[in-house]
Amino acid sequence: MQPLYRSQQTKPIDAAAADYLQIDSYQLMQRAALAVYRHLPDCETLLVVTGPGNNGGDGWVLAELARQDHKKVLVWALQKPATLSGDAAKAAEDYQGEVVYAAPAEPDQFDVVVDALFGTGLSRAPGGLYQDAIEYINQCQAKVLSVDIPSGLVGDTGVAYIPTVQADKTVAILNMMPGHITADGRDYCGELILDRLAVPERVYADIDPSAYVLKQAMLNLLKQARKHNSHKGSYGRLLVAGGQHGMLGAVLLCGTAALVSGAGLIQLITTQEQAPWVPVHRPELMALGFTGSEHQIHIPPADVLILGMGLGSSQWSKALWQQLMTANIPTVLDADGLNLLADCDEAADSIAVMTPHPKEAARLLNCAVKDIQADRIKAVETLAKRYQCVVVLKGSGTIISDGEENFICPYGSADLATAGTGDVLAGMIGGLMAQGFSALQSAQMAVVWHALTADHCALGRCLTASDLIRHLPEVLI
Ligand SMILES: NC(=O)C1=CN([C@@H]2O[C@H](COP(=O)(O)OP(=O)(O)OC[C@H]3O[C@@H](n4cnc5c(N)ncnc54)[C@H](O)[C@@H]3O)[C@@H](O)[C@H]2O)[C@@H](O)CC1
Ligand SMILES: [K+]
Repeated sequence: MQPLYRSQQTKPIDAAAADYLQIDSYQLMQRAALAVYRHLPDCETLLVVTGPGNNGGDGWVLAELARQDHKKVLVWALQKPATLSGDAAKAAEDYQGEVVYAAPAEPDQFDVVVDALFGTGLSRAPGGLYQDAIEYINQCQAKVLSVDIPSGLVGDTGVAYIPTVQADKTVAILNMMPGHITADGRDYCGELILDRLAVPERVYADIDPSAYVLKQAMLNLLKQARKHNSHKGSYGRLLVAGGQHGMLGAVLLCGTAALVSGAGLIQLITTQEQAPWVPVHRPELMALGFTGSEHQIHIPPADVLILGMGLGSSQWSKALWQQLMTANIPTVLDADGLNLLADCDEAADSIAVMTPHPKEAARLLNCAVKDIQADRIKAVETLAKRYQCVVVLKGSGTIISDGEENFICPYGSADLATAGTGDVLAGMIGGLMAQGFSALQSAQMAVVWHALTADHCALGRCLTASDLIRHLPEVLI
């Protein structure tokens, strides 16, 4: 799996790469600039906007390459060459073309704008001249190519400061960062290309990544899963509990998704009144009614429990939650199941996977949603360590952590931002666990499968949860 590194890990990566290639840091900068230049869209005229560090240095080198390639090139330097240091100073010195120190008039004279303001060294929100430059770039009609990362986007977290360069294409050099694909990352990078400068991954073997990118190939495990000589009992017994009065749809979606994901026997637990309606909607699902706090539920044997979808927070909800959480069944905890967990101090040993969205994660960690989104990796890791389980933090660039390693999903779209898609995901995870996949594998496969189904449909508008379930099998063909 493709590793993702934080900014503090990029210096050792650069050093290891230079060492492997047997070149110095300036030659590495030249190779980086050449790699980015090769991905430049077709153009005659280009503006290269350079900042104070080595990202700007890449820009200066690229500008000289373009000049030698007979392009009409202009550098807009936010920092005068005399005030630059190290490789960036040398790159500016080597550039033989035209330079300006203020915004060029007529922004529409350029075919392409190269954003070389900030890379991994961005340490605060761009203000003053830098803010003006980013706003200028964003107003240009030209195609925008960002060197390494769009300026204003924080590589470690994917938080986009206001303003951030809105790139059409981003060429990441040597390594990718979590911020390229989680939180705001995918909204700003445009087409994302990684150029490793011909340095093999093993060169960084000693450097611990912050996360890994999940791959479509994970789903191959699913294609091999079923043996001829098997029966429904081979694929596990699953309980799906939730759906307080008026919320039957949540458990139906979850149970149906588990069914389509291949689980053997599925029983829904909902209110006494709603239980008879379950097989009417989906004959393959069995149902059990729970009347309330006085009712000691007879819990059927189960390999996995999925708890929380539409569960609510009433006395009925709490009583059901309490009985099931102490039943010692490996549990996928979702939605209101997580909110009830946030309200109690009890240990919850049976949780195998939890699937919070940022608001639920914020309740569990007793902080604000913006604190979760400010560092999604840290949030998911903290939860995984605290609850000793696999955590799936939903949102753009869903992150999965088992407390040891983190995995980010690069697929999916805002088409999934609609009611019930979370219930479907929980169902898929539980459905896979019931078939014997580990909690981590199930979370990884379900997240990828769920996201790829949205990409497969590519509606560009909301994909309803029921349609999502219907299209799931098409992705496995
Ligand atoms: N080190 C190397 O060997 C290589 C580095 N490369 C490039 O170098 C980049 C990293 O270079 P740097 O570490 O110099 O970092 P940057 O070029 O991202 O910028 C760091 C500089 O910007 C300043 N700064 C940060 N945030 C600011 C803000 N909001 N407003 C104003 N100034 C701000 C910092 O004080 C520092 O001077 C990479 O992203 C990549 O583009 C490539 O050339 C490949 C080789
Ligand atoms: K940049």
